[in-house]
Amino acid sequence: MQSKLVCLRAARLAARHPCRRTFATATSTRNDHVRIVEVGPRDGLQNEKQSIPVATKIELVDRLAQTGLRTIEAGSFVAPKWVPQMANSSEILEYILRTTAQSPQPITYQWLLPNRKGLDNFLSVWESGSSSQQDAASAPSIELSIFTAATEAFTQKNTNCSVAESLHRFQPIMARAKELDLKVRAYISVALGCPYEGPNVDPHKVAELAVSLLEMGADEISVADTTGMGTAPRTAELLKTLTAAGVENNDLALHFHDTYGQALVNSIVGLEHGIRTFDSAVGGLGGCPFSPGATGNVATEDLVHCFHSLGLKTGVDMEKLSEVGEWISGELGRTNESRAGKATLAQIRKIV
Ligand SMILES: CC(C)(COP(=O)([O-])OP(=O)([O-])OC[C@H]1O[C@@H](n2cnc3c(N)ncnc32)[C@H](O)[C@@H]1OP(=O)([O-])[O-])[C@@H](O)C(=O)NCCC(=O)NCCSC(=O)C[C@@](C)(O)CC(=O)[O-]
Repeated sequence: MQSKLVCLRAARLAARHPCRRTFATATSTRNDHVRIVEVGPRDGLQNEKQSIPVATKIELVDRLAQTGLRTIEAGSFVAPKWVPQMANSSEILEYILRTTAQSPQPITYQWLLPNRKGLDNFLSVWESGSSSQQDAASAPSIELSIFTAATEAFTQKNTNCSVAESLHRFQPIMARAKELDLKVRAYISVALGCPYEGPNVDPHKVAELAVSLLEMGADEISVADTTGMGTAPRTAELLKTLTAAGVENNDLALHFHDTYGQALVNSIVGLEHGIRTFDSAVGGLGGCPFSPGATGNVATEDLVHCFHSLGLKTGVDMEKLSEVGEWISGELGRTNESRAGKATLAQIRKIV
């Protein structure tokens, strides 16, 4: 009954948006190319307890921009009393807007926001920064990220509202983004396990939400295993359910946390299903403040190493990336969680 409903909505979606843009079509139409969305500066840092100087955050973004990464989620416009670490995201956006891109490749910077207030705060910086730019051609590409979740309990903890209310809050964001021609990605958290409702999150619920978000105009859905509870069979089942609901692989990104050490295995399941966009954080930084016990995102270095070993292209320079992972781990006084990053550096240092 539920899957019938989802299929019906997918048919409506296809009819309504025959030419809808996707992120993936621009960058990863070739089957041997994988697009990495680096979420370290946002997802990676938001849970750090000590206050991180804005200069360090900016340096992280700048260093990542030198590695060949093309998409970086650089901060969020959420309530500072909920996530104090992200309170200076506007300064990072200001910096990005006033600095002519020095990176070897064009970079897209994404900004997470939950509601109208977040949008207004973002726009006040973006509009003044964009208008002062002399050369529109060299202006950085900017995109927005919105977020909801597959369970009511997590949505309440994360955004103090129901799932339905979270979608309602996105409407003005979506409308304004369309006027401004800004792309919007939408996260669905706890898609493979919820800290409050357990591991058996209904994949049909995730598919139904994905369809609703695409119908609202989202350009990409990032399906997030916030707790790292996802397993290979349940990842495969979720992806099949999304496909059956009419959600195309080009509409999807996968966002794995590595709490149970399953993130790479689940990424391979995603690859085999045909997904070509994956989120990760350098050095395995991260954790959601509203998912107790969840550890970091899958390390970008581990994902890149794995994809390269399979003959896939990411455009990322593994050595440069590994240096960034080691540097930021040192700055934060944490262990570098990337095994491939540490091994790469050990090799370089042996040779030099
Ligand atoms: C959604 C709210 C704002 C509701 O929070 P609320 O307290 O219900 O909101 P409110 O409307 O009652 O407002 C309370 C105060 O917050 C202010 N406020 C309200 N909105 C904003 C805003 N955007 N920016 C700045 N300030 C804001 C508002 O102005 C007011 O200020 P006061 O009058 O008390 O001085 C809050 O719950 C919130 O900010 N939650 C964000 C939580 C968050 O950032 N979680 C982590 C990101 S999601 C994630 O990590 C998962 C993901 C994406 O990585 C994927 C995955 O792995 O699952």
